Amino acid sequence: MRIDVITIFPEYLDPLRAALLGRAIERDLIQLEVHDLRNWTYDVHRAVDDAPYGGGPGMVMKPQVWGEALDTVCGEATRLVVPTPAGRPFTQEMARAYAREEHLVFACGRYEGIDQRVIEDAARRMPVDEVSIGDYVLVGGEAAVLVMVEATVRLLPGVLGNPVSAEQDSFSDGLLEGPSYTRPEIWRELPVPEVLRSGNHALIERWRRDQALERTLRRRPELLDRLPEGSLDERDLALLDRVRGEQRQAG
Ligand SMILES: C[S@@+](CC[C@H](N)C(=O)[O-])C[C@H]1O[C@@H](n2cnc3c(N)ncnc32)[C@H](O)[C@@H]1O
Repeated sequence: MRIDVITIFPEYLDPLRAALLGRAIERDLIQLEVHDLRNWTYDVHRAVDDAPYGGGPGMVMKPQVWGEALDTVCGEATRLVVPTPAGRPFTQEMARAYAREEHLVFACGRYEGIDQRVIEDAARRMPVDEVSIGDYVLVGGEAAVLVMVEATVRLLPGVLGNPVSAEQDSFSDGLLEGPSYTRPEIWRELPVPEVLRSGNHALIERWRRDQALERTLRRRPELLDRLPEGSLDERDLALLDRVRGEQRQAG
């Protein structure tokens, strides 16, 4: 997979070259290039922004500069991703879909964002996603790109040492993952749950499923409503009823 990022702060993307992602680059599992948007400016001030039409605070990123940058960087197989708080929420499902793409280009906005015509124009030639990483406002798109690239690249074949761990992560089966423990058996008077030391794999699997269901119901109940029909068996439903009962009692 090839990933290009266009930004006015290329150094902000340096963490993409560290740890797991850095190793993926070294092993040629991904080709990453970070571009300075100012390379496509043509005035002495290398300006990338201008005052907004209609008035109001802040500045808007200029369409000419972005247009030329995207004309240069995007190709036949590009999906363009534009981070914005006004976008579709980024999910694990989108990370999985991005991991199947051949070429992702990320366009990092700053100030009040990018002139909307840049997105409209690009959408004439390629798929374009305006994507939010959460209901809060960042200063620029770079941190959002770090999040999306990391979530995507770890799903590429060969990137994770143990690919099974990604299959069991939160959201993979629509639920949050339950708690994890390691040695020692007792730490600060807190024991590891007995069942995990039992060696009984069927019991352990059932316990993990129960923990995932209970955690999801308590922390992110809306995820349960989105599960495909038939995902919950009778035992699952009984457990959820019990937890709901406890929640009612606790007020
Ligand atoms: C200050 S924000 C612009 C906010 C914009 N005026 C609005 O209210 O929708 C500047 C840039 O940060 C990035 N950004 C901010 N919050 C984000 C979020 N939640 N998800 C993705 N990108 C975000 C986008 O690239 C955006 O263009």
